[in-house]
Amino acid sequence: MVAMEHSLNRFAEEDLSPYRVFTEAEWAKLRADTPMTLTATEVRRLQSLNDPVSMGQVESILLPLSRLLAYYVEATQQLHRATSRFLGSNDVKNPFVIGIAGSVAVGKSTTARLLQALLARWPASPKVDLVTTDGFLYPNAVLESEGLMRRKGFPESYDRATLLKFLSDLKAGRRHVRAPVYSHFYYDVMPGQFVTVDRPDILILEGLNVLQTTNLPRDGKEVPFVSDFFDFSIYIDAEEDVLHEWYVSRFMRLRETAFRDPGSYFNKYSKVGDDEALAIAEGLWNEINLVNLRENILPTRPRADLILRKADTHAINEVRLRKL
Ligand SMILES: Nc1ncnc2c1ncn2[C@@H]1O[C@H](COP(=O)(O)OP(=O)(O)O)[C@@H](O)[C@H]1O
Ligand SMILES: CC(C)(COP(=O)(O)O)[C@@H](O)C(=O)NCCC(=O)O
Repeated sequence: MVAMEHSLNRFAEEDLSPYRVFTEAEWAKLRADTPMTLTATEVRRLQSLNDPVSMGQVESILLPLSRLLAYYVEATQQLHRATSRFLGSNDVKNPFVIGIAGSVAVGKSTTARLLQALLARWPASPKVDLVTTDGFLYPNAVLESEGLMRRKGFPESYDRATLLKFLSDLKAGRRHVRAPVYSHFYYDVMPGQFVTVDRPDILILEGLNVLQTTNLPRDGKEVPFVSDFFDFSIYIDAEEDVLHEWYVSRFMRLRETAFRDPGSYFNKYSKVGDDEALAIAEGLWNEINLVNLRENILPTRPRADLILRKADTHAINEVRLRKL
């Protein structure tokens, strides 16, 4: 009986998992003949503060991913052509949308920028745009009046209607679709500033909550989820204690750099002592970002098509690809 349960457990783990699991070395082999199109200087320029990436990682993780995405884009375009033929309608250019989710400080921005650069260098030179969801946060004035300043990054701190309108306009092939812009320097949405997205071949949408489907007010209406607009989704993953350490060390490094500027929202934190700054960073992590990770972000991981798992060195050492 025990033996049967044991073999059932193994069956459940290996065969019922919706993911194929690859080590870095196994995944690296799937690069095939995909050429490396980024230089070491470009890779350095695209990485965020406190998120180092080696050329080796770009080659072993992102180039196979770029190859996989090339197949997916082609297959998705064929599917759209099939629908247009069925409907007898003209083929509208339909951007391929990639969502990138994961905790604060996991390094979504670095991966998103590197992927953007690699995809844009495919032989067909597709137009690849990148938008972050922080632009769709409510401005601080609204968050303050709603008592949401310590909930920044939680689902309720975003103007979801505007984000959905942006995605729906983009997918409908509209031209010059605008997304608002957030500034980490001012810790607020920038009034009157936008990025314009003009019929890209591929759009990468990066943000904490892009895979979220629960706790959203739908008021009985058939409101879509953000992820309904995705053709492919990626979750960047790391252990809680590792994320904690990355968040706090980034905060302490920002004190030496960006926070020094008197115009910065966080300038006050560059003037306090190390111990006080550390306590502030710990508070922001424990009371805001960790709670959001546990309640809203991590529960969306099983919805991703691909999970990139990072070790404490920041290197991705495991890749999970959805098979179902
Ligand atoms: N207070 C800050 N000041 C300046 N830049 C910041 C600040 N907080 C985060 N950033 C930068 O903003 C980007 C997004 O950070 P974050 O939302 O934590 O996501 P991730 O680390 O997964 O990219 C990163 O490039 C990060 O270095
Ligand atoms: C701006 C963010 C909510 C991230 O937004 P995203 O682009 O992922 O939608 C986050 O980086 C942040 O600033 N969180 C607030 C708590 C803190 O200061 O760490």
